[in-house]
Amino acid sequence: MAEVRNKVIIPIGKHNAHKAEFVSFSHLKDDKEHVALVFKGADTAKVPLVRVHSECLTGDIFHSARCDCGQQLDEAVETMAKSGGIILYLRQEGRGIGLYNKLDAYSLQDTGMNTFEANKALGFDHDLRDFTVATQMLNALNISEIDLLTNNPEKVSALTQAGIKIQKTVPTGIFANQHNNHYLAAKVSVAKHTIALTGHHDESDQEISDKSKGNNKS
Ligand SMILES: Nc1nc2c(ncn2[C@@H]2O[C@H](COP(=O)(O)OP(=O)(O)OP(=O)(O)O)[C@@H](O)[C@H]2O)c(=O)[nH]1
Ligand SMILES: [Zn+2]
Repeated sequence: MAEVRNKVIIPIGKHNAHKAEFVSFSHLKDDKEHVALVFKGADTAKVPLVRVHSECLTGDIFHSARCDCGQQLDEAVETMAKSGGIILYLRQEGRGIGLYNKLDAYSLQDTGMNTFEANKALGFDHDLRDFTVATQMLNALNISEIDLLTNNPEKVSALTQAGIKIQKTVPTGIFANQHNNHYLAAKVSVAKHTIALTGHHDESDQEISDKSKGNNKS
């Protein structure tokens, strides 16, 4: 059974404005170093807000404009620093295919394929992520019911099937720009993400207004 291995509080964010407790685990389903960031308030909430975030080195670390991961992560940190919550940071780079393969997939996308076609062309399914590890982490934290911050219905089913009760889903912001509009469009048309794309995008990578946020409350 997965267990909490260690907890340590770390100042994070610009100017170290926030604090999160970083939790590591033992006996997770795979050997990767998945980590939970627990923000103050999550411990006392009956149903905490949870973001199950898949690693994206290009977006999370280098703020790549080809996807929306970095901005979704920053948004989760800001929201949870204010009102509590938990980020499960899962080491599932490239929807599970790894960084080098994702970069290969980007090259194929530069020739006209969409993100899912590129995975197929490289010999992978469109999404190789297994969210069992997220369930193990939540169980180890004694959490059985959550509000899930996502636009991805497959994540909702995977977590539900793995035994996590999802009280409601909360949509993330929509972070469209000239470089990621094809990527977001493919997420909507193929993987049925609930992102209300307007066709408008902002070249400075600003979040489109709240009005256009996906609304997938369940
Ligand atoms: N294989 C592949 N992975 C990508 C690509 N672009 C982003 N990713 C990865 O996709 C993962 C994020 O998944 P998304 O489908 O954007 O979003 P999601 O996490 O399923 O859904 P949300 O909870 O709504 O954010 C990260 O691991 C990224 O590294 C791509 O073109 N190809
Ligand atoms: Zn990304």
